[in-house]
Amino acid sequence: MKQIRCDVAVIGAGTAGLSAYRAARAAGKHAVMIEGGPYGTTCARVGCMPSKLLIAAAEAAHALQVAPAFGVHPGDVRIDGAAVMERVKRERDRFVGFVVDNIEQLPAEDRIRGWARFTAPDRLQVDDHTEVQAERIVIATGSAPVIPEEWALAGPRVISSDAVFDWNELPRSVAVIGTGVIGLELGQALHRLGVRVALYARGDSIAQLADPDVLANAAQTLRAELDIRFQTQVVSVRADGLELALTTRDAAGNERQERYDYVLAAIGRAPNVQALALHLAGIERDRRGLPLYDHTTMQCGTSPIFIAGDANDELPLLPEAADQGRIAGHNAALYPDVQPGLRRTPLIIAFTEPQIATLGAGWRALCHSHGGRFAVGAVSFENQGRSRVMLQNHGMLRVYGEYGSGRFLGAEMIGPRAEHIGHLLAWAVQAGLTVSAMLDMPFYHPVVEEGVRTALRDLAEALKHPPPEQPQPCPDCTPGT
Ligand SMILES: Cc1cc2nc3c(=O)[nH]c(=O)nc-3n(C[C@H](O)[C@H](O)[C@H](O)COP(=O)(O)OP(=O)(O)OC[C@H]3O[C@@H](n4cnc5c(N)ncnc54)[C@H](O)[C@@H]3O)c2cc1C
Ligand SMILES: NC(=O)c1ccc[n+]([C@@H]2O[C@H](COP(=O)([O-])OP(=O)(O)OC[C@H]3O[C@@H](n4cnc5c(N)ncnc54)[C@H](O)[C@@H]3O)[C@@H](O)[C@H]2O)c1
Repeated sequence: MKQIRCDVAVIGAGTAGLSAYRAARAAGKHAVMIEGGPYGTTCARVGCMPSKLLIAAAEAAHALQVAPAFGVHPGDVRIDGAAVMERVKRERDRFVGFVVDNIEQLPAEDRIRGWARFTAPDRLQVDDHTEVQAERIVIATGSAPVIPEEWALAGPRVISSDAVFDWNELPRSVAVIGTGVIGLELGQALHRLGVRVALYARGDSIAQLADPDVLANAAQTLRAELDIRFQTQVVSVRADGLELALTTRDAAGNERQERYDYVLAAIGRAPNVQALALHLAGIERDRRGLPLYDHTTMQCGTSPIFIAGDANDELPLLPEAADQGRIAGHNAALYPDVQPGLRRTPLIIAFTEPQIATLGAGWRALCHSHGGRFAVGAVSFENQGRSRVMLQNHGMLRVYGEYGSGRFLGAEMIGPRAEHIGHLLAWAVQAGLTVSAMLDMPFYHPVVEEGVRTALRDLAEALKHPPPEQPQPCPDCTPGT
C-alpha cells in the first residue's frame, strides 16, 4: 500500500475540487487531489455545457418555426438528429479537453486516481492502493442523478441526463419525469428538435420558482408549447419490446399508459457522500447523512474537514461550486484560523424559453425572513414594447422590497432576456441598493429593461403603503408547492 502525507487532501477533481486544490496550493500548502471518475468536471462533461449546446440547436430550430410570423418563410425544415448530436459531443469534448489539459499540467504526484473513503478523521483510503494521511481534508465529491430502483428495473432505456449526451441520434419519443431545471431545459430542447416529449410533474412545480403568481404564469406560458402533465404520478415503468410502457396517475385518479423510447428521470440529484464512510470522519451530520458545515467558511463543525459544491446540496450550481471550493481550499490551508469567504447573492437561471431567473431572497425565503411583510411590484411582458417587437412577449417579473428601508430584496421571473435581467437585479441586491436608487439608473429605449423599470415603479408605489405591523400570511409558500 502506497503511503502519502500531505497538508490538504481534496476529494473530487470537479469544479469545487479544482478550486479548492488551487486555493490550498496558492496559500503555500502541499495539496493532493483524488479523483475516482473521469477527469473533465460534471459541468463540462454532462452538465452546463452539453445541455446548453443541445439548447442552442433547439433555439435554431425554433427560430425557423416562428419565422413565418415575421413574414419570413424558411421552406422545408429538416432536423438532422445525428448532426445535432455530433456537434453537441464535438463541442462538449472540446470543453472537456480544456479542463483535462489543465489538470494534466498539475504535478503528477498531486493527482491520485481512485475512490476515496475515510478510515479516520485525518486518513483516507483510495481504492486498495493508497493511504493518504492529511492534516486537512476538503470533500468536493459532487452529486449524481437519482433514478428510483423500481424504474431502473425496466432497463437501460430509463436514463438520467448523463445518457442524453451520449446519444448518436435523437430518439422519437421521451417521457421526462420532473419539471425541475433539468427536466424543463432538456424536455423543451428535445421537443423543439422534433422529439415527441411529455413532461410529468407530481405536483405543480416549475424549475426553482416559488412565487405563486410567477409559477402560475410560467405554467401557462410553458404549457402553451409543451405537453406538461401536472399533478401526475408515475405508477410504473416497464420494458415493452424496444420501448418503455409508462403508466401514470393524474390528480383525479385516472391511470394512463403511454409508450416511449426513453424515460428520462429528472427528479433531482443526490450528493455523493454515501461511499465516503463519513461515520469515520468524526463530523456531525444531518438526518440525510450530510455533514453540517458553516456556510461562510465551508468548515464542518470545528474540524479540519471542509465541504464544497454539489456535495453539500446547498445550491448545486457551477458558480457556487467554484466559490465554495475556493473558500474551502483557502480555509483548509489556514486551519485553524478560518475566515468567512465571499458568498455572493444567490442567482439561478434556467435556460428554458422564456428563461427563468430567481435571485436574492426568493419568495419562499422572504416568507420566512420577513413573515410575509414585504412589498411586491410586478410587470407582465405581454405588452412590453421590445418583447413584443421580438415576439417574445411572454412571462412576468415580480420584484420584492423591504418596507421602511426601501431596500431591494430579490425577484422571480419568467420572461425574455432573464439571464441578463437576473444578473442586473442580483448585482443590485448585492450592492444593497434601494428601489429608488435603482430607478435613478439609466434605462435605454426600446429595451426589455424598461419592463424592469415598470416593475420597480410598481414596487416603489407598494413600498409607500406598508401593511399593519402583524406578519402577513404567505398561503402559497407552504413546503412542497
Ligand atoms: C444537465 C445539467 C445541467 C446543468 N446546467 C448548469 C448550468 O447551466 N449552470 C450552472 O451553474 N450549473 C449547472 N449544472 C450544475 C453544475 O454542473 C454543478 O453544480 C457543478 O458541476 C458541480 O460541481 P462539483 O465540483 O460540486 O461536482 P463535480 O464536477 O461532479 O465533481 C465531483 C467529482 O468528485 C468525484 N468523486 C465523487 N466521489 C468521489 C470519491 N469518493 N473519491 C474520489 N472522487 C470522487 C466525481 O467523480 C467527480 O469528478 C448542471 C448540472 C446538470 C447535471
Ligand atoms: N440552468 C442551470 O443552472 C441548471 C441546469 C440543470 C441543472 N442544474 C442543477 O441541477 C440540479 C438538479 O436538477 P433537477 O432538475 O434534476 O432537480 P430539481 O431539484 O431542480 O427538480 C427535480 C424535480 O423533480 C420532482 N420530483 C422529485 N421526485 C420526484 C418523483 N419521485 N416523481 C416525480 N417528480 C419528482 C421535484 O418536485 C422537482 O420538480 C438543479 O437543482 C440545479 O441546481 C442547474
